[in-house]
Amino acid sequence: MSGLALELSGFSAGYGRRRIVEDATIEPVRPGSLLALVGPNGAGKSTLLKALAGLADASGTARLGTADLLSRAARGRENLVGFMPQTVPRGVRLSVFESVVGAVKAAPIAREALGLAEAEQRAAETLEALGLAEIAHAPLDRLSGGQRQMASFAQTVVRAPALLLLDEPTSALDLRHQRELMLAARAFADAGRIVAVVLHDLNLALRWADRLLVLHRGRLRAQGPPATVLTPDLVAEVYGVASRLEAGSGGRPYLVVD
Ligand SMILES: Nc1ncnc2c1ncn2[C@@H]1O[C@H](COP(=O)(O)OP(=O)(O)OP(=O)(O)O)[C@@H](O)[C@H]1O
Repeated sequence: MSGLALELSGFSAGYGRRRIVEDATIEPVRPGSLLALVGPNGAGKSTLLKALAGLADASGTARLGTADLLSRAARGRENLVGFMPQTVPRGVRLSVFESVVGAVKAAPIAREALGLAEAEQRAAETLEALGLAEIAHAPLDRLSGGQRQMASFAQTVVRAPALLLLDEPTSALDLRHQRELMLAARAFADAGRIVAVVLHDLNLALRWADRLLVLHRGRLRAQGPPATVLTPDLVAEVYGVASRLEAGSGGRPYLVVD
């Protein structure tokens, strides 16, 4: 599925009566985009993603193409939206492969259209593409934190949602796996989908994102191209940290904190 732009206007999100994200309006995000959400701890980044996935309360407008996301319950969004949570649940007695097959089969559209052999093939291809073939038959509960995070990414991406929501997907990953995950996210976007990813590493955002949203105390403080938005002044205001930008390869700046 492709060709679906994401639009948020007057979008608020929270838990019951407690509003965390207030009145966010973003420039429409075109298919093919990788959008990074950054901001300090507690700014509301996870809440915004969860609300898009139907896992937190929301008001205002959130559209993906012609679909009004907020009029659908979480299960009704499953064919459109895939959400990778910040923490990977423990106690799942499945192998990596079984969990990825399960993720394919659990999608409402797949239940009707996909046979087991096809689901298994799709799972195997995804694990291979992510460099996870070696751990495919390992039990999830015996993986390292980083391996579980990669497995969680595989479970989310295998369903090929039009909007992929990733909440700090690189937090437990080593340098190589960070790069592999971001490459996969970039390729996923380049295939005509939208990826929205929460990142704490501002240099990953500068390196990989087309667009940046900066959340601060529940408000959208800035949005636009990462290199334009992430000025030392903004970083000082939002994070309270002095920094400077240096010229990196390919004309991309990177941020240095002394
Ligand atoms: N289930 C919940 N019920 C009530 N309040 C919650 C819930 N989850 C989070 N919050 C509150 O929402 C606020 C924002 O949290 P959120 O996890 O969205 O921030 P974040 O920007 O993703 O932070 P971090 O970078 O630390 O992960 C916090 O004050 C938090 O206590």
